[in-house]
Amino acid sequence: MPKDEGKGSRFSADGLRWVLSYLKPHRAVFLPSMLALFITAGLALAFPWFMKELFGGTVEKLRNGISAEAVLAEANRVILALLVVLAVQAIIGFFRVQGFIRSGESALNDLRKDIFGHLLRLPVPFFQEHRSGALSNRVSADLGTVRETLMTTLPQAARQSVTLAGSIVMVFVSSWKLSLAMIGSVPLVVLAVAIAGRKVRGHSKAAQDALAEAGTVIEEGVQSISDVKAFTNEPFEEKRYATSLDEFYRVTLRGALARASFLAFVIFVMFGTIAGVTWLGVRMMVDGQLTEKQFSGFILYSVFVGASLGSMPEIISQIQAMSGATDRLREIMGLPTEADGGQAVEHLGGALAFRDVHFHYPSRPDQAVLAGVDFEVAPGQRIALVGPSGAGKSTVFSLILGYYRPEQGQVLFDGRDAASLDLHALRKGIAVVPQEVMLFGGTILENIEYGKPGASRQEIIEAAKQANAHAFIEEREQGYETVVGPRGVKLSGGQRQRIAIARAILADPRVLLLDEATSALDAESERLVNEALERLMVGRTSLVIAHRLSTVRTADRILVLNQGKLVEQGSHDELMAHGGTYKVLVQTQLG
Ligand SMILES: Nc1ncnc2c1ncn2[C@@H]1O[C@H](COP(=O)(O)OP(=O)(O)OP(=O)(O)O)[C@@H](O)[C@H]1O
Repeated sequence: MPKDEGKGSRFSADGLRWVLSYLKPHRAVFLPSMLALFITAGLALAFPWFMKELFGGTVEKLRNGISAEAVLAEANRVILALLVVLAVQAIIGFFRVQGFIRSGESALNDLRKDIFGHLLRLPVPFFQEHRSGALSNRVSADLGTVRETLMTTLPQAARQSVTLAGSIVMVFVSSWKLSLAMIGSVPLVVLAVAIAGRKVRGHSKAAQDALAEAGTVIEEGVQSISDVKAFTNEPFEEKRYATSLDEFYRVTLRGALARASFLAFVIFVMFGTIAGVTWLGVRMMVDGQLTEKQFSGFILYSVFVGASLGSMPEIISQIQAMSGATDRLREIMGLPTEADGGQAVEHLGGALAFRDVHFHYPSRPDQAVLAGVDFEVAPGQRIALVGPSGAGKSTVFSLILGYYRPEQGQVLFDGRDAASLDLHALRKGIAVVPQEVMLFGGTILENIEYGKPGASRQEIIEAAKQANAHAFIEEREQGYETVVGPRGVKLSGGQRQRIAIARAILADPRVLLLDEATSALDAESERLVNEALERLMVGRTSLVIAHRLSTVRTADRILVLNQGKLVEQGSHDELMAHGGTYKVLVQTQLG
């Protein structure tokens, strides 16, 4: 992920523009809300004006000998007018808040969808380079920062700017002499904001990174909870979490020092200045250069100026935090997605071939995982792939699925180079039944439907019957509506496999990739799974990473991989007679 600490302000502006571009489709709601915001901010300035009239005006009138009744009647009129202004402000504010939430959250949802959509389309190697927990935490945290800025900070910034500008004008109107004295201190504060804001930004970004790291520990721990428990490694995980929290705390404290000293400085300078200027005002009043009304107006508006300026560091640091977040999100959005748009594939015929395929994983350039693999599979053939652990069997699957491209040689479908074919359409013609079946947290019905989104209930039930899954599903109280629990934990391994087979039956692929489970099922479960697999394989080209002798025996041909090379191929009997790697495998591994 990006490590662009301290990018210049050009990037902040770009990031802001990028986020704002998502508001464009919602401008019919957003722009009126923005207008309402400026109006309410302007109206808020009326409050000190009324207060000045009430306090200063009353004192002045009494001093000038106007009768108590007349003063009271005037005060009543002022208060009534104030109430009218407040009511208008409240009504506009009501619609403004709703409009902001509607347009802002819609824009954010568009942004979230775009990012997730883009993430889903990134090539597989990207996900190998980034731990999934860190990645999703990072993206959520960044989206959170963008949300906070868009929904809270930006409106606040607009409001405070109006307040600041209006209050400064009113302060000058009240007494320009006193104002000049106060303004003398402002450049100092602005300079401090600019310098310290940079520091605060760096710290908050580092803190976000550290917290995301800690989040990853939770996610990994929860994800592999059964391993954690089996190894009684709770204390280890706790320690891992505590260590990353300590790091977060350390980074936060460094940031806290910067932020706290900054805030303390601003408070002292701002309010210290007001105290000094008040002292000056008192003297001017005593000298008759200033009326009570002018002085109370000046004080009230000065408090507004101080409060607005005081809120600026928060606003600036939040906008800077967003700038970091948008930089990272835009970096993800800028990554190229998997190549698509190749030649259309109407139907796969089912013929498959590897021609002199060489491959290594991007993360390990020195290790050749496949070194010149050549084989051909005719449509409908059943091929068993065997070989010692690490021989490259799963890698063959990954190349067929187009997760990676061979660095030399070709993967061919019906004689056409996979690199020139439309990846999406190609994958639609292939189904995978993996060793460890991952189900989603929804219902059984939804999990089977995953093989063919939009399939009818009848089709789904038919597929489940074929997959020998119907009976056990019907036994459940909620039948097809049974919720399978996170990752399908409420089903047994064999049941999960049969759901995966039902999915594949529904997908109706030409090419099947099966990774046979290594873990033993009980005899009955295994019979049901095998029977379902048999049905699934009929009429389709199947490649099976085989771990059982029974599977290997029924294959049309066996491919023996060893250290990335195809060392033998033939039928079980031929290979046994040959007496090479296969024979050793049969004797040692295939059960
Ligand atoms: N994503 C990856 N990045 C780097 N190296 C990898 C990656 N996946 C696999 N490898 C390496 O490539 C080699 C072949 O792995 P592969 O998973 O294809 O073997 P396999 O025959 O399927 O093994 P097994 O039967 O144990 O699953 C191994 O040495 C493995 O360490």
